[in-house]
Amino acid sequence: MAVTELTHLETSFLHTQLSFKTTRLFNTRCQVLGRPRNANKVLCSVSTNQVPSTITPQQTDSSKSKRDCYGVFCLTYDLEAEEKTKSWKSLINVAVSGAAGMISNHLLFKLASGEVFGQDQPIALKLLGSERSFQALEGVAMELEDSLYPLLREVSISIDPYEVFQDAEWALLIGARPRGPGMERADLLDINGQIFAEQGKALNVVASRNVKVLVVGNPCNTNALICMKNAPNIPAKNFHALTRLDENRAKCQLALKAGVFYDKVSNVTIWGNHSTTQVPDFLNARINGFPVKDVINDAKWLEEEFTQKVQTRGGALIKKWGRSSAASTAVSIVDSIRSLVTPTPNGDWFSTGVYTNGNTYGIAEDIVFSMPCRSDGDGDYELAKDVIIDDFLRARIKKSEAELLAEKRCVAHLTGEGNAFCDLPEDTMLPGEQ
Ligand SMILES: NC(=O)C1=CN([C@@H]2O[C@H](COP(=O)(O)OP(=O)(O)OC[C@H]3O[C@@H](n4cnc5c(N)ncnc54)[C@H](OP(=O)(O)O)[C@@H]3O)[C@@H](O)[C@H]2O)C=CC1
Ligand SMILES: O=C([O-])CC(=O)C(=O)O
Repeated sequence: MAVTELTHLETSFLHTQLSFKTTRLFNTRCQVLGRPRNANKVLCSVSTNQVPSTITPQQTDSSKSKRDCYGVFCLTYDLEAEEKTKSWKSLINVAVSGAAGMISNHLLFKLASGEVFGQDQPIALKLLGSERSFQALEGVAMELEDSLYPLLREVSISIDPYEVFQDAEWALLIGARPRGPGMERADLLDINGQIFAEQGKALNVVASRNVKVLVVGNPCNTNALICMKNAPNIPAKNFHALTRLDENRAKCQLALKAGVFYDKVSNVTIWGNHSTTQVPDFLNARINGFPVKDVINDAKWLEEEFTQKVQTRGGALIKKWGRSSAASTAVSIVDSIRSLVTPTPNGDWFSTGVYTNGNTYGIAEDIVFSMPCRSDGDGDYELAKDVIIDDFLRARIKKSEAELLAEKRCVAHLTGEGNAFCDLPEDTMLPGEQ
């Protein structure tokens, strides 16, 4: 697939009629794009191994142009003339992989609606799929256009990460192969690791130098590490593994047990891996500003039931639903991004899997580990201070750390650190596996 951008001059005739000279070989999708304070552009995407045809203005035959374009994205209008858009920020590029999957089916519409980046933030969605999912991706694009989101200025689809990640300011890496029946975890690490190594290389070459990368596809911590190691030109700090769903799950359980609404629960940390070794921290968590242990006077529940419930919530949901968490995962991706683009409330923090490089908690260096973070709202973060770690918490954290170190040894061939040696703990599982 190819993507071509044309300048305003080349496309100005589109104000009235536009058609594309296509041959039967070409399946061209074009969208006319308007950027605030920028030239209008047309973006043409052509299915795999095809090249864009030349564009010739025609006075008639609008039915053909309509068929070849995605509805509203085929129309153009002068953004400069629109009062409302004058206060908008510059367009940002948001790349999403696994865009035809279940999580993306919820997430993309949240991104396009403005609920993630704000009601003054126009966005371009760059959707990464595969030959397998290309038709479905076209369907996704059609649903996006039918949703009439004013802030959604561009939609493009491709199976080439070098195209999709071009100038990306955010890369939300969701696509990954699910662990099938009988598949060893080591095989899953290798198969998905290769996807994330390739995507890391592509980000390294074409993405914005300050791109923020959120890895969702499992096993997300180690996939994030692989991606990061293959993108040495991008700050290691910019890579995240999604553990916000786990934090949200923990908040929900604490709120239910205490009989309070979830907004009274704060300072919840998920430590470690997004797996069944993850550690939901009830030592530092607070309810109505008080330590959880002072509000929930049930140590056995906290140490056993609560922890286990959060660790295996994904699997419990699969048993009910027959498929893994998609809507709540999309919500947690939104939460995770919003936590980086809005200042963290005083005294609180949020969990995200980040690269361990000089942490003060005594976590092993050079892995992606979920920890408590705070942000000024500029997309960056710092590790939270004033966190207590007692022997009980430390022992649990060590188990998740050991698992991540083992995963790292398993993918050494993908991180440029020599030969892989896989000695994963037997009981290691994703939250969705049981
Ligand atoms: N971190 C977290 O908290 C959570 C993570 N997850 C993980 O998110 C990922 C996506 O979940 P979800 O959207 O529900 O999954 P889906 O199965 O609906 O979509 C996954 C997408 O991954 C892509 N994919 C890439 N490579 C392969 C491959 N080799 N085989 C099959 N599909 C592939 C497919 O798209 P295409 O064909 O376009 O490549 C597919 O559309 C999973 O890895 C899941 O485990 C899920 C919930 C929570
Ligand atoms: O295991 C899965 O694919 C689903 C998952 O991560 C979760 O529900 O937390």
